[in-house]
Amino acid sequence: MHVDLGNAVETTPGLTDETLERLDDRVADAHDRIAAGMADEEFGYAALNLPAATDADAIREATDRFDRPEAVLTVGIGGSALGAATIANALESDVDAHFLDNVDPDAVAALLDDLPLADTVVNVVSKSGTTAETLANFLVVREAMTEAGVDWTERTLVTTGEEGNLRALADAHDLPALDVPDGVPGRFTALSTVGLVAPALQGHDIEAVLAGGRDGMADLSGSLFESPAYAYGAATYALAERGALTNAVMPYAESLETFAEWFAQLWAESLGKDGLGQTPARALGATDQHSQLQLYRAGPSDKLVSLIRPTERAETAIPETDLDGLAYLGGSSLGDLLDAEFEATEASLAAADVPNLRVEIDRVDERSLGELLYAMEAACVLYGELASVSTFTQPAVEWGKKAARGLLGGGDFAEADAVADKRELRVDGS
Ligand SMILES: O=P(O)(O)OC[C@H]1O[C@](O)(CO)[C@@H](O)[C@@H]1O
Repeated sequence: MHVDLGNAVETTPGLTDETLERLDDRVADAHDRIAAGMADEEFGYAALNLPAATDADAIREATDRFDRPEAVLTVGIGGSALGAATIANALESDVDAHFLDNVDPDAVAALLDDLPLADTVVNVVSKSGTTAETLANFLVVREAMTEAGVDWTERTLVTTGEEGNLRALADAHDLPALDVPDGVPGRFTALSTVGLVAPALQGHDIEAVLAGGRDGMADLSGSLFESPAYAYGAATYALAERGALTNAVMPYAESLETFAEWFAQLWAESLGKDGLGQTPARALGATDQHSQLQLYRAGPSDKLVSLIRPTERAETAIPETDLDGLAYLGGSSLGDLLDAEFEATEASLAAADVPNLRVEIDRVDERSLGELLYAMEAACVLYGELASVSTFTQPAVEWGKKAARGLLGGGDFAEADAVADKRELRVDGS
């Protein structure tokens, strides 16, 4: 993997060579802090040990109990789903991976109607074991399996914390149960049991994913000029400090679209603290050149664009054509066209003085995915150190959880009472 900062220097907002040199001194100090946290397995920093700490054999031992299924259904939300979904959705497999990470009744019903429940493994993931959406979906899935005459205890494994509802369920029904790593917030668990069970059930090489994470670990150093992860983290931080409060993450590969969704949770939930943060916008190249690019290039000078691509792609030839004005496409390939669009968009942003960062991985395979996930986690931790925010907590999400629980009679919460105080200003349609 490599990162190119060239298009963020002398832009608006922008960095200078002097900025980066001064920042490098702070990166060295931040790296020392991060390295100490990793060595002591401190809460949060322990995430950056996962490529070496995760026991792939334990994952295999739990998943090998199941014959190769037709489908894997992961029931989880946020970090308990997005890491696995990033890997599963990026790679080809003849085992379909599905993710229930929302409680939309139409979507849940449609999925359960489609799933071959007798040949589906249900992978329930929750660090806390109390997340309403995950537990509600599990109860609905279990009911559907029972009604279909499927013994759910034979088709279910769980990944959860040491205590809580899911641990109790696994104990009561002797379900295969894996541990969520201690001291790691959910959004940082992609390179652990949480992110690797579904890919393992699909037959992917989870050991290669972890090897890619270790490649990322090896690249951490005391200088942003030697570490792609720290280069990205330092540049995004410094650009935010100069007004780039939106980071539009735009992978030029359909296989990395879910990665942008995973990145959005990592960046928003880690760095959105104390009135600070950088809003992750999800985009996709080349598609969003025909939509959001107008805003990125000609809107307010308050954003940066992260352009991500694999340097190796599949090739699909574009047939020769005599269509007026389109003959230039013939004999080329879709990969060449996508790469030309990537480089054109990069230059288009630079010409408009919009800061953009290039992130390139070798190809979309297990090892490169592991390296990319790790690098962005390390970049996020570095940004949090430089911004002096509490990277590993997410207190702001608790208010809404309590309000929703109170509205459903799950307890007496002032937050639920506040819902009734909503100010009305209705404008009714015909
Ligand atoms: O794994 P759990 O405990 O169900 O939490 C799921 C997600 O919900 C959050 O706790 C936020 O509510 C995320 O940080 C986490 O990834």
